[in-house]
Amino acid sequence: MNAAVCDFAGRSLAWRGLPTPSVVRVYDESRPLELESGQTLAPVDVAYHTYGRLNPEGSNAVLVCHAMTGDAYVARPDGADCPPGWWQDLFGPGAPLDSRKYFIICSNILGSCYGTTGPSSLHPITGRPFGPDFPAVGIRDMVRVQKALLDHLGVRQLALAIGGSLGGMQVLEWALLFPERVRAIATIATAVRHSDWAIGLNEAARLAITSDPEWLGGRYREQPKRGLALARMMAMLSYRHYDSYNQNFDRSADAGEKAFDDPFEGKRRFAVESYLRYQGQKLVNRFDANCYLTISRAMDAHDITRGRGCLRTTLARIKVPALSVGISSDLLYPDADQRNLADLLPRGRYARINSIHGHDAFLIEFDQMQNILGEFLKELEHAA
Ligand SMILES: CC(=O)SCCNC(=O)CCNC(=O)[C@H](O)C(C)(C)COP(=O)(O)OP(=O)(O)OC[C@H]1O[C@@H](n2cnc3c(N)ncnc32)[C@H](O)[C@@H]1OP(=O)(O)O
Ligand SMILES: N[C@@H](CCO)C(=O)O
Repeated sequence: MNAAVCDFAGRSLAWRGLPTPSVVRVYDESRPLELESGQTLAPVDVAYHTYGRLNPEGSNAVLVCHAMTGDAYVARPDGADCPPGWWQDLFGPGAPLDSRKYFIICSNILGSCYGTTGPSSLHPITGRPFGPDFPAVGIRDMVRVQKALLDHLGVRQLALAIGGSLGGMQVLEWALLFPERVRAIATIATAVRHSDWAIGLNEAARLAITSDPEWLGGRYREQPKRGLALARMMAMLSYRHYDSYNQNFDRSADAGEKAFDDPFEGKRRFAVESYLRYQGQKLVNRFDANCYLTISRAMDAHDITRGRGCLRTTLARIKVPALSVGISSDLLYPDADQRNLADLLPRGRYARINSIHGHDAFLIEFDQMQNILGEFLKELEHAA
């Protein structure tokens, strides 16, 4: 069954020059999604894109899980005239994500605004966006929705589930919730449990949004642009590093050179001020504020040990080959945590991306990502 992509998703994807993804209804009123919170949600639609072909055994699938503000376009759809996907450089013949070999699936997460049901979707009864009435969702709920999509697509088992940041949180939950459905996992710059540092940053971002007079308790018609922009500006500081900022900006440059719709008043004196305001405005144009609140809360509640015992016991349950990649300059999900994760996983191995770009390096350092993932996939193939 194909459902329409909600208005916000349609506008935002079109603004970025992206086509409308496929959408499937995986839960409906007769069979609602039972959320971890105890609430139910229906209908639930999933926006997704696939690359390559599923083999007759249904076993050559790779699930790519996206980060906080990502979407289903991990790469440009074949033959489409649109901007590259967010992991475009990992795609192609001979690259780690080779669609001649694998059936690659990427879906927009529950609670987001790129076609999957979330706060900007229309409430089935009121016909208006859910807004603040959208229920709290967790990473496990996101994964259950992805599993329903895989069932719909006929995927029996994943050759690999992979993701960075929030994507990595989903991957860990995949290995724990549906161990029989995953043959290997790869996580990059992620967390087994959201740290107090990360929760603190998210809380400051949420308060920036909800303190904006244009937020209107979440029932805005136009985005609370200053609040959302400010949230992104703060997040962008945590996604990069002291060195990347200091190397990137020329203090003598005319900071106002780039023309854009600045959500804030006042003169911009330094290039970095202009850059951050621009990044804020870019997010206002493409991401819904209520979705930001919903997803950041889901990340804060993330804890793979919840209901499962201590961390060592929980990770010991993941028996499949597992790659854990750290980023040398990651301030948000530190490199040491990724090494620790690999040490605690029975078949874990660790690799490092050396970069000055901080947490976002998993969206930037494609040569290193290619090498690390290529090697892991080769090992998996030899072991098969
Ligand atoms: C807009 C999109 O399509 S994002 C795609 C969907 N999003 C995702 O998948 C989430 C993951 N992606 C991301 O978080 C980001 O896109 C990243 C990390 C991959 C890269 O971020 P980017 O913003 O593209 O890169 P970067 O930090 O180098 O900033 C470059 C932008 O800042 C602008 N910029 C640079 N310096 C300045 C300045 N002093 N003043 C104003 N603008 C500036 C550049 O002109 C460029 O603008 P553009 O995006 O319109 O081309
Ligand atoms: N830059 C990423 C978040 C970092 O994981 C995003 O906007 O999705």
